[in-house]
Amino acid sequence: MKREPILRSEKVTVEFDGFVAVREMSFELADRELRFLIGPNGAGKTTFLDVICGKVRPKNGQVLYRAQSSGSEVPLTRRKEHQIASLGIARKFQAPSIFTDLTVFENLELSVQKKKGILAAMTTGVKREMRDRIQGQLEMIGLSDKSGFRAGGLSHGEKQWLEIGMMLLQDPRVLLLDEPVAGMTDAETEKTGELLKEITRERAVVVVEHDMEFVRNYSSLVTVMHEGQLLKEGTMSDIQSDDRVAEVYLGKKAG
Ligand SMILES: Nc1ncnc2c1ncn2[C@@H]1O[C@H](COP(=O)(O)OP(=O)(O)OP(=O)(O)O)[C@@H](O)[C@H]1O
Repeated sequence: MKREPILRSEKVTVEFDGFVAVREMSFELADRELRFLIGPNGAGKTTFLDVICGKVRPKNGQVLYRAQSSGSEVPLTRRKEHQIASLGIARKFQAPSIFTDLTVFENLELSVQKKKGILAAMTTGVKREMRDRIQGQLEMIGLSDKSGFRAGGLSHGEKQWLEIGMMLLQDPRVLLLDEPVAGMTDAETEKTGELLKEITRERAVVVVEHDMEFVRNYSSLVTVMHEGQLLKEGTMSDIQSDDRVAEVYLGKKAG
């Protein structure tokens, strides 16, 4: 039986002053899927994620989200960014947004408090539960040893993991990531790939990515966009053997 998608778009079109950045983009994401979204510069990938998270409003089409696996779909297209975030869709931009003067632990703590809406009046039990969750998160992002370090002193890769950890403590069902491995060392890139695999045991992730080796190593399904449109969807080997994709990337004529 086909699994119902957690998120889908129907013919989403975005125009900026008459310029069509995304054209009739239809897309389906299954729960706990790791999907890569690739395409040349200007293909519309970031704009498409912007539509999903409510940053950009489409001219036509809609985005539908199934907040609970047994529940019905809710349209996202008319909701505000913060409403979409609280429904369980988290967006991470390329530059990490962390509090550099706070420690790693304090950054994570703020994230849990934001989710729970508790700053004061925490019972000892709640505090312990929160500490345990943060410890678990620190382990997952590989920063247990750096819990007390100032976040501003972390490496680029570590900052990205910290921000991912902060997002996860908000308990989203879908994560939208913009080029998470850009600027990372090879070792950091590999660790990020493993982290994404672990995240998708519980959540769905969409990654916009230019690093083709990374996509090859960690993808199952890949969506290719070109000039605002869906060009091809399939495994990396389907994508690599597609003449139209080769033409778009390498300027090669098919045939
Ligand atoms: N706010 C905006 N106003 C006008 N044009 C925009 C705006 N945002 C994006 N565009 C244009 O829309 C097109 C798609 O941009 P987008 O950033 O979505 O592409 P992309 O596939 O993410 O590219 P890259 O891989 O380079 O980040 C580009 O031609 C871009 O210049």
